Amino acid sequence: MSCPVYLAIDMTDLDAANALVARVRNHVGGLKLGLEFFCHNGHHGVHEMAKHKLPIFLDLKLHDIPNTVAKAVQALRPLEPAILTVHASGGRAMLEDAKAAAGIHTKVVAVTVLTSLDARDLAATGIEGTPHDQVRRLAGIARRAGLDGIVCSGAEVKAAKKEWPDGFFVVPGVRPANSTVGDQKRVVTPGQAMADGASIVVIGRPITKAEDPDLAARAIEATL
Ligand SMILES: O=c1ccn([C@@H]2O[C@H](COP(=O)(O)O)[C@@H](O)[C@H]2O)c(=O)[nH]1
Repeated sequence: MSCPVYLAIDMTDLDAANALVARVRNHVGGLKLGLEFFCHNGHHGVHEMAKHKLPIFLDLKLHDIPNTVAKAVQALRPLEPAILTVHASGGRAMLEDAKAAAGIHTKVVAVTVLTSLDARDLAATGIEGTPHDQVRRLAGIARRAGLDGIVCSGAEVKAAKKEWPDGFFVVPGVRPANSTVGDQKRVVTPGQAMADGASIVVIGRPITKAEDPDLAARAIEATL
């Protein structure tokens, strides 16, 4: 089985990203390119990263009216990402149109509640209840819209998997024991996330900011 760790390439410098991936590529299973990388490097950057021959996860978290999101997904089709994210809170029609616009080899997954948010943050936006409740609600919308799965934290993945056994579950906000949490709030270890049903885990800074990224990636892989 391939390694379930997708490395979050959160940087703008393409040379630095290439050098990093060259060091860790044997100990990660895919590359996650997010807004920082994509806004700076665009389609060219994605093509460069694809040369490492690892699956590409485009984490653009699209969120707009259905027509706009569908057109954006169409514009991304030539990149043939293995995984693409949209925000579940965009609603069912937006999710359906995003899925319909994507290529058949692209898994479209819906971000539920960002791992940087807790119950207080949700309450401040008018959402009562726990992140767990909100993840369940949004996972149901994503499932009914025909998406492939969701992005949630490791704290919710077990329950989500129980309700959606063949769903694809992306878990970021993952931290090896004793590592810096930073801006993440709903955090579990990579091993716990996988044991609870994650399909893949997304890991950035614990590898990219490590003194020896290769060693850090190997150490994480050894816990899975
Ligand atoms: O809820 C979410 C959705 C996406 N992310 C992304 O994952 C990585 C996490 O990076 P770390 O450095 O391991 O914290 C980052 O690219 C986020 O945009 C997330 O953290 N939470």
